[in-house]
Amino acid sequence: MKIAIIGTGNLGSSIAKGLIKNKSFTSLYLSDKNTAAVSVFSDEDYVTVTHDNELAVKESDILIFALQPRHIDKVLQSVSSSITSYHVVMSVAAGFEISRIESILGKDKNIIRIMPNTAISIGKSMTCLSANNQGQSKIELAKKIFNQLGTTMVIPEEQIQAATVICASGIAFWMRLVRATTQGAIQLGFEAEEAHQLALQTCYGAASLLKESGRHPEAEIDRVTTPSGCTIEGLNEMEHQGLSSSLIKGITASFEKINQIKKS
Ligand SMILES: NC(=O)C1=CN([C@@H]2O[C@H](COP(=O)(O)OP(=O)(O)OC[C@H]3O[C@@H](n4cnc5c(N)ncnc54)[C@H](OP(=O)(O)O)[C@@H]3O)[C@@H](O)[C@H]2O)C=CC1
Ligand SMILES: O=C(O)[C@@H]1CCC=N1
Repeated sequence: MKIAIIGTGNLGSSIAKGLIKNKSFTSLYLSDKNTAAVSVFSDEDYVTVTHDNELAVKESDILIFALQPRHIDKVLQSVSSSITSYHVVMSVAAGFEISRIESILGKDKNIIRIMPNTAISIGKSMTCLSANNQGQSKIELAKKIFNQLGTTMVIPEEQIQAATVICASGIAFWMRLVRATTQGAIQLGFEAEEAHQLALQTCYGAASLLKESGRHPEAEIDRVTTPSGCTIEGLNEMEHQGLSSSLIKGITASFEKINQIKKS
């Protein structure tokens, strides 16, 4: 597994962290205009930090392009002559379709859109994958890589935009809910640090309960809501104020925005 990450900003450096933690490569090239976020990894075994995208491509088999949508065209064009049909080309760019990558590199290249989230740095990503025709035979390899860094789901490309909102942006949505809970706890008299710890462990417990029990959220909610108790009082007030509705509206606004990025 000779892997290169081209673009080592927020997401690229998170993928690098996860891979290095897991030691799941034979060599890892980390290439960026500005390598500040990954210079700390330059002393790691088999890791090369470079400004030379072309070198990273030539020395690797699996190429992960973690660039912003406005940069990826130019970078793909600049290295296209070095990309062969042996490479597996992966892109995380939101809204940047496989057909656009094929138009630069050719349909004969193995191309996989991957949509992880920043929890990949700690091996807890939800990563969605979708390959072009040529890349179908490489999807198991991609699953193998990203299953070590969390969980994977192979989906049709038409659903990648929705998966971006739910899983990649979703990390930010959940973080905001944790922050709001923390603010509530401070209002009830806890110190900020205590409030954060209470909110975080409760959120972790809720996610773990659902994951481990396999039960529906409402089934778990029923176990908490004592009749005439404080939980149902709080939940009902939250719904009167539009909690579920605002989450759904936020998700659909995010989806509309990603579809605009796709067209630009
Ligand atoms: N952040 C996230 O949680 C997620 C992001 N994504 C997608 O991942 C992509 C990257 O996002 P993110 O990591 O947040 O963005 P960042 O801007 O943090 O990272 C992109 C990196 O690419 C570098 N870069 C720009 N031009 C070049 C070049 N010519 N050669 C090499 N490197 C270059 C940038 O350098 P410089 O800053 O100097 O321009 C920057 O370090 C986006 O397409 C986004 O849609 C998808 C899922 C989640
Ligand atoms: O906000 C964005 O556009 C990117 C895609 C998902 C997470 N970050």
